[in-house]
Amino acid sequence: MTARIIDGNALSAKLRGELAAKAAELTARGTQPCLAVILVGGDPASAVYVRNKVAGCEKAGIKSLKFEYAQDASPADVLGRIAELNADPSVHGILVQLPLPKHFDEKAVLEAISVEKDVDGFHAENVGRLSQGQEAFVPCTPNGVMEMLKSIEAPLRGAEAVVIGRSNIVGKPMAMLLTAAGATVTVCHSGTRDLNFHTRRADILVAAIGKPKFVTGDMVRPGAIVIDVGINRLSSGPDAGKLCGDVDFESAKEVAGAITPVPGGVGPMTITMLLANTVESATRAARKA
Ligand SMILES: Nc1nc(=O)c2c([nH]1)NC[C@@H]1CN(c3ccc(C(=O)N[C@@H](CCC(=O)O)C(=O)O)cc3)C=[N+]21
Repeated sequence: MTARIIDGNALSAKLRGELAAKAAELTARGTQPCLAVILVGGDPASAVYVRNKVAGCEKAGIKSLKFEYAQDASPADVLGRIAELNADPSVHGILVQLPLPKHFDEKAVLEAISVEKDVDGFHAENVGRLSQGQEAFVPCTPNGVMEMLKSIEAPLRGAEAVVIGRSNIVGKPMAMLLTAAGATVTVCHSGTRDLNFHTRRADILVAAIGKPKFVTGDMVRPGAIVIDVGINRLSSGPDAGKLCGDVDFESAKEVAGAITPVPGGVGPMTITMLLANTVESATRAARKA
């Protein structure tokens, strides 16, 4: 038996349809949701993601503004732009594409974004709110994973969930959301002794390591739900240029009960949740107006 494939494109299409209806309703009432995207430098992967975000907005009836800066841009210029966008009531979401060039203080840039417009959910206040169970913008990738789990009615209460990776943008918030949903969560990372011991116990295994095909079938518990957050562009070998995840799909799908593909899995869901947060932010703004 091979695993059920959790189709991120199909789930995204359904959710984006619902978001488009909400965006149209807000627009009709005078508040068109609007996302501002800031891109610094010419990293080709970042350019692809930003293009996907802008296209996703357009299709859902969300306005998007794109601000591009050269690799050697001055941080003060970018911070000035953020201040401007913070003050602009027609803008509901602000996203600064990461990673930033090395001469930028990434934390300072993220903290400069108004908490009410932080649709990435990266601002320390949103992180704190999320950890305390208060209303907050939830980071898009882990939020998209939760939607994928919901779509297959995965039992979360009491489930053993193992997250590989402890980044601020995926691993940590992922662990918070799974904990809030009632799972027993283990966070593994580069310092974990006997990784396989942990992964083989997982009912839900989330791979967010950043290493192509790191998780192999022998690390997966039979019947487990495997979520692949990795987005790696292969640079050599027969599949050079192709996108692959942190999971060795071919071997893992023979063991897992359900699995997400790359591409067409978590990636499109990340963008869907960004659109959802933007619509949510616009809804809050319209309520206040
Ligand atoms: N402030 C900020 N917010 C982010 O959300 C953010 C970021 N910075 N920096 C980089 C990562 C990465 N990320 C992806 C989004 C969509 C796809 C996506 O659509 N992937 C498609 C394929 C795209 C392709 O062909 O390359 C798929 O998996 O099917 C991938 C990766 C958002 N990120």
